[in-house]
Amino acid sequence: MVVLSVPAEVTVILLDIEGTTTPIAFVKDILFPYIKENVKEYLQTHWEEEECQQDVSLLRKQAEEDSHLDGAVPIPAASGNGADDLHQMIQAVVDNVCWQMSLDRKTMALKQLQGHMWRAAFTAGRMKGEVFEDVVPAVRKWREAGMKVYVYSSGSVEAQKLLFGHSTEGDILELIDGHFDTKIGYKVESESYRKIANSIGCSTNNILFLTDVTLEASAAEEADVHVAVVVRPGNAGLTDDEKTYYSLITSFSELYLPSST
Ligand SMILES: CSCCC(=O)C(=O)COP(=O)(O)O
Ligand SMILES: [Mg+2]
Repeated sequence: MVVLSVPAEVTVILLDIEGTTTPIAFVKDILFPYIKENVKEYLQTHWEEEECQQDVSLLRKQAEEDSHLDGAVPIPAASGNGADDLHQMIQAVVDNVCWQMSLDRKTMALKQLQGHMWRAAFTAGRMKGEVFEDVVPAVRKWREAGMKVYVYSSGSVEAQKLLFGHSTEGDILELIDGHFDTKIGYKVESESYRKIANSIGCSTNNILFLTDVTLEASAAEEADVHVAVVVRPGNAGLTDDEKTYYSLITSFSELYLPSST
């Protein structure tokens, strides 16, 4: 087995979700289709609720920012003119959500609504968050060795907690010391990693970030974070240069902590 030695200065392991702890197929074939299939009914059912109205306001604000983009879908402001107006507005939100998802946008507005929609499916037991089988044993071992383990995903913190709280391995939230989403910044921006270190109370070089996306790895590295690129079945391929440049692992069990036995 290939072994990657974790630098002695590392005290925090920061985990991406999609393509790292969790198969991309679970996100693309189960989580995302659930949104597309249910968003209209969800909006119709929850429209009057404050949380839903906040989600719609955020989506409308995002739509204004996106108005210069090709194919962008505007969300009109409410005019309060009866059922037709409501119907049109809900359809605009549905179209906007589907457009954003067709581009795999990681906007906070989209991720917040998705998190709220998944809540019902996870809490009713209709969905279980898939995690690769090496994840839980490795995380337990890291924690026994004194490491802190955090998650940083484009999925909202609420969605992250649903996934790990209702996972195929049971409720594994107790294995995670904290969560970050794009409220702290986008994963392809190095400043986000400085803010994460600041929030945890460590230096960036105390963190090892595990991700499948080299753009994220590169941003983290620019902030002096250690990185390893995770190669899982179904992940996007890497170029030869990327394969040479980055430390690669195919399972969390390949990480060797000098302090552990
Ligand atoms: C429950 S997390 C849902 C995954 C998601 O919405 C997503 O965009 C995945 O992003 P990641 O940063 O984990 O690759
Ligand atoms: Mg990922």
